[in-house]
Amino acid sequence: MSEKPELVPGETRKLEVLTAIPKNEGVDSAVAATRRVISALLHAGDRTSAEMGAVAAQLNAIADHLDEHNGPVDDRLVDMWSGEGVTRHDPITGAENAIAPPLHLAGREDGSIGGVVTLGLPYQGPPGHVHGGVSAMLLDHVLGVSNAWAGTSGMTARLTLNYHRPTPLFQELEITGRQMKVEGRKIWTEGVISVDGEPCVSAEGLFINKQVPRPR
Ligand SMILES: CCCCCCCCCCCCCCCC(=O)SCCNC(=O)CCNC(=O)[C@H](O)C(C)(C)COP(=O)(O)OP(=O)(O)OC[C@H]1O[C@@H](n2cnc3c(N)ncnc32)[C@H](O)[C@@H]1OP(=O)(O)O
Repeated sequence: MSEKPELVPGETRKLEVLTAIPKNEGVDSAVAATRRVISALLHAGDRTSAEMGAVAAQLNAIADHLDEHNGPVDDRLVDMWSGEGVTRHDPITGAENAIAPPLHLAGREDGSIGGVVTLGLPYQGPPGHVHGGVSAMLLDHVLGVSNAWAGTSGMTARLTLNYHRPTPLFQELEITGRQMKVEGRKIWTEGVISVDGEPCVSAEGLFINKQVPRPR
């Protein structure tokens, strides 16, 4: 195992936690509220009795307020990649990203990683089931974090998905990953999304040990 995320002073999480823990305050709390809004809007559709013109005006006022107070995006990019710990912005686990479910991942002593997540309407593909591209995104990330946990990371070069059965919305999904083999710069990693112990989607990834430089 190599680098593990650094503990923030005063934080009590264990080192095997591999994803950001929501702080339930500041931007994290606003993001959690936004997730509720995204879900509620999809639930609403055209049958809602809510006054959508007023809702849109309120939401635009919030976006205007945020835009007025935000600094340059280049500075934000630097900020996002400072430190050596877990990311807070990514679209799968990010406490600061409203499109992240979010999935929380933990490393296991046997070298694998895993987490559970329940997906709702924003992630729908076939009726009542998870979009295949969403499953691919989740698994790509889980394989990437599996590599970080194992100590040798890279960029996804090839991701092979097998969809075994439809993945249900509104049910707890277990997602696991494990680095299988490293040869030179090539890294092979596998993962699976299961429900009630039955595999729904499995993934095999080939990663190449190369990093995009961080913004400074
Ligand atoms: C401790 C815990 C902390 C936790 C903390 C977590 C931190 C947070 C984690 C974030 C986890 C994010 C996980 C998401 C991961 C992405 O989303 S990455 C983004 C998606 N991927 C990309 O954008 C990659 C785009 N592609 C590329 O940049 C380049 O093509 C690559 C993949 C880097 C390879 O390029 P290259 O370095 O020039 O390599 P190249 O010399 O062409 O090939 C090297 C070898 O690989 C082979 N190869 C290359 N591509 C392929 C391919 N597609 N198929 C088969 N073979 C291939 C070549 O044939 C060659 O083989 P040999 O001839 O050596 O036998």
